[in-house]
Amino acid sequence: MSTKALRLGTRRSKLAMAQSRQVADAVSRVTGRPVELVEITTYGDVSKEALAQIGGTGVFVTALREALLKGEVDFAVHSLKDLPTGQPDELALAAIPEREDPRDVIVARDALKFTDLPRGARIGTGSPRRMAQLNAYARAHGLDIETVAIRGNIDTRVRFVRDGELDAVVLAAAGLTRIGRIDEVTDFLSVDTVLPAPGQGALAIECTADNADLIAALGELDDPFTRVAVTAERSLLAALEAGCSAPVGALADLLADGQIVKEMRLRAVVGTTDGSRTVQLSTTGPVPETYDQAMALGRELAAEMLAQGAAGLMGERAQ
Ligand SMILES: NCc1[nH]cc(CCC(=O)O)c1CC(=O)O
Repeated sequence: MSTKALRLGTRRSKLAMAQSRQVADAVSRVTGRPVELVEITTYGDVSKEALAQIGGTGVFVTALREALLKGEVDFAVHSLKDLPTGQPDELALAAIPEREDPRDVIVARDALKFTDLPRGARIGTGSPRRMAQLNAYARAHGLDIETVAIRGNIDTRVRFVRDGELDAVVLAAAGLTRIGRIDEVTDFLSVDTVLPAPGQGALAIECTADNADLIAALGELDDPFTRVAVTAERSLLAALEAGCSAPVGALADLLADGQIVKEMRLRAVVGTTDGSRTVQLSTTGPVPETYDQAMALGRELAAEMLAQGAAGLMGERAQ
């Protein structure tokens, strides 16, 4: 195989650069080839509009994919949760490495936990999914919080708290870990309280579908269980006809008896952003043996959620 450098297309954000560097090192290790980073600006990086208003999914992804298809780069790394569910035929998800902690976390002033936030506390998040679940929890437990729509990169969002504009912000644990700021978390939210976005905490390594050698080489970094889990989560998302900015949480995990993995559980929630109405369901069964089985599990749970009125909740925006 060639010893020429592989070109990795990446966004310029601190998070994208951090995860691209980590993957670059791993790819160098398995291919024996140097990897060079090629920086690409995406519409999601320059737009000032709220992500939910831009509407179309994959705003962070399009420019990277164009660079792949034009042959300007050999592969790209995406946060899987930002990747639209319909996979284009010309592109291959060559690897989904082992997932990081999928949970959402709070960074709050004065080391506060979510449930210790004082009455009227203002919590920043741009995610309808996080708003829906935090507000639903608050309603059920008599907490008086206000979710405030914000956007910006991780550093910007944490600054809202440091500057005293907000009492707390909600972020993904995985992103904070990757940029080296996980120590600033004041509360890890249980997935019983807030289900993460489908695919949260996982990365996707993508290249063109015609590059069989590269697909095989990158495939060394694939973690089959992570792929099974996120396949079920993303199949559910697709069957709900929802995108990465929809108020949909989903998580597939393994249930083990001691060391022996017994079953896979898939949990999912859809809700109005004000938390007044949610549909939350769970299904548990044998660990899927094929990706088709994982997809079927996601589709089945989505069908049950739709039967309980999920579609009506996703269309609504509380503000
Ligand atoms: N929506 C932006 C985004 N896309 C991926 C991550 C990091 C976590 C991950 O890889 O799942 C984040 C930041 C966040 O949600 O806090």
